[in-house]
Amino acid sequence: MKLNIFNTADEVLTALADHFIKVGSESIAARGKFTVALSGGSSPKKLYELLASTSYADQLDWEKVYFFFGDERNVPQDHKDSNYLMAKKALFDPLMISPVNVFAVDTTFEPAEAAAKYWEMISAFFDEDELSFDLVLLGLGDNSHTASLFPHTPVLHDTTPGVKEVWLEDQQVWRITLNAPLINEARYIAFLVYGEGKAIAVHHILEDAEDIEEYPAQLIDSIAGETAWFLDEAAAADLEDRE
Ligand SMILES: O=C(O)[C@H](O)[C@@H](O)[C@H](O)[C@H](O)COP(=O)(O)O
Repeated sequence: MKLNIFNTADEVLTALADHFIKVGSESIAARGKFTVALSGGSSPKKLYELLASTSYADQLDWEKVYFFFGDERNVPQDHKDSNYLMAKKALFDPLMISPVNVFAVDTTFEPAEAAAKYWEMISAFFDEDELSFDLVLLGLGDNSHTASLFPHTPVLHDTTPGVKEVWLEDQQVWRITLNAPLINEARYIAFLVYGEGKAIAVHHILEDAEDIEEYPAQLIDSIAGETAWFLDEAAAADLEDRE
């Protein structure tokens, strides 16, 4: 577990953009492609815009980058809450990423079928012996969820890689998410967390006793690769041990 703490959110975003390019370049050099599962929500939008900016756009062979999603909301792909739409506007369109390089969740299906079909799509893309993303980008909710691994949901108890539907009782909405065993197959996992609103959750995940029902992001740790946190000082404020 690598902890990277920076003074400001902009410094966090720059450090993670550099990490993204480094991992992507290594992956393409080693295997001819870079597979990445994107995070949703609001935090990563600025990261995607930075990667699409002139500072980074020419640093990677984007035709060899294949984009997946760590989770998706059960909404149409043109809905304001769609993680796909956010990434399309911030990253895919500015970089003119070909649609064949983007694997979005087909939310025209009912949630359980959408999850099953996404799992089929992922399984078909990877060779059986290398079912693992090069990089999974994750955020952290203030309730300690990551992707759509929310507290007290059945998906937290999955023991084999897969994609599942998640019912959020309090929000009365469905989500589709990669489960923890699938995320943990990744060569690199990177959490992007900034802002004071996340400080308590960061402390729960990194320093509290294990309680995956309350703190699902505790489930995440790459089995054979590297898990890194990219935090600003505000999000790290409640950490007692910063090593
Ligand atoms: O679809 C989503 O919302 C994300 O995948 C989710 O896990 C997100 O990373 C956290 O909720 C943090 O969201 P913010 O970055 O908006 O705080």
